[in-house]
Amino acid sequence: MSELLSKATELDAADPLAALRSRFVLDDVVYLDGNSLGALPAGVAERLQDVVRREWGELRIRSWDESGWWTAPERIGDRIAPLVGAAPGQVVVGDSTSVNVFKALVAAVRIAREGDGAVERDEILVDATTFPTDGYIAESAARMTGCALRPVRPEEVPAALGPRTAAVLLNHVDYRSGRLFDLPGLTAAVHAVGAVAVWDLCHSAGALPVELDAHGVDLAVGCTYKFLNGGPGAPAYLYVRHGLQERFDTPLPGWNSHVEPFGMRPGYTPAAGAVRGRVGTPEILSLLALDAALDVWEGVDIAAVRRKSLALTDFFLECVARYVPEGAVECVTPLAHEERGSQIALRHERAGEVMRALTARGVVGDFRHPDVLRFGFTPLYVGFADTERAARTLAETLPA
Ligand SMILES: Cc1ncc(COP(=O)(O)O)c(C=O)c1O
Ligand SMILES: Nc1c(O)cccc1C(=O)C[C@H](N)C(=O)O
Repeated sequence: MSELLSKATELDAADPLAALRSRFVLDDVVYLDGNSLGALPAGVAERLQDVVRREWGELRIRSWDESGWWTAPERIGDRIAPLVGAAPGQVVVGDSTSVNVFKALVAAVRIAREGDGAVERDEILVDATTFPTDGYIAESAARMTGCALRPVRPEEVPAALGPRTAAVLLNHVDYRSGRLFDLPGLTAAVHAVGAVAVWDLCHSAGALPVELDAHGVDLAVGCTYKFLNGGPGAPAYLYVRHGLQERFDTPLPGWNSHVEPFGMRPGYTPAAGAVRGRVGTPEILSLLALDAALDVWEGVDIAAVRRKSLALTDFFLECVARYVPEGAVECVTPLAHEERGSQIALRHERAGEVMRALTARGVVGDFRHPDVLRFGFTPLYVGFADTERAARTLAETLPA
């Protein structure tokens, strides 16, 4: 047995989270794409069977009340809340991340302008390297609110902030490089100029502590199909901190966020609390699949998840350094722990081809245009032997 393989075996034996893997449906593939689509938690299929056959099939319309369908967006939001460091009543689940970015960003501009009417706030800052949907939505939100959109790199945000800044949309972890940004520091800088911060947590929630309440984050959004394992197309979530909920003026005031949805009133009066972030009828099937998926977090400490995530990514880098010839790939993920999310991104000019070959050999990561090999590490089900195998297979797969 190679030295790294025996090290992996020791690390797996000492891993306090190792048993969590049995909470998922997995095979012998090394699955390093949980930062795109999380694996299937074991209880989801059975729960969905029951939802479809009994709640829908037998109870039909009664399930809106009797099965708790109507309040599921807030109830499941409260299950996500502890994973992102939020007290209850601030997270609601529904719609896609893109739609929630739109709600949050337009509402952020409205809040910022209402705060100090004397100041003309007409600029939105957006992460220039963001996942494209956030940039597209920000461009439209800027046009709709009469703001200019200014794309800046996250590290340039403090210098770019000023009295005209209304809102800032940032990613906690960059989807391509896996770089973790300073959420507390950047949020404080945004607040110092009286602007509102919106964070996209897609690549951090479920992989590392987020602590939204502790850091005074205003608004946040995230998907649930990556590290939260909610399944393909699972609904996203929106966090609005308690102190801003009264002022959260949604640009999508659908009937589900009305104070009295079944009053069928012609005029809109928003409900209080997180419900204000809802729009239309909840996506019950995918919402309840997510509900079942969240059972895997029972008794799991997010700080332990972070410790394992860093240990896995450190070990992967160690194995890559040992197995892959020097200079064959370039790591674009920061080495410093405080700047690293839960993925390693390696640059290679034929990355697309390499990832196809790796996948064919049972190591699944993904390729991001134009030259990035992405390896996502989900601590709940990825182990150290998987990690060693991934690096060894990569070395065997790379073109000479
Ligand atoms: C940072 C980030 N934001 C948003 C999205 C996607 O948004 P949506 O859930 O609307 O597809 C992704 C990935 O798909 C992402 O990585
Ligand atoms: N949301 C996705 C989808 O519907 C299909 C394929 C991939 C995705 C993704 O999540 C991509 C992902 N956000 C990324 O970081 O690249």
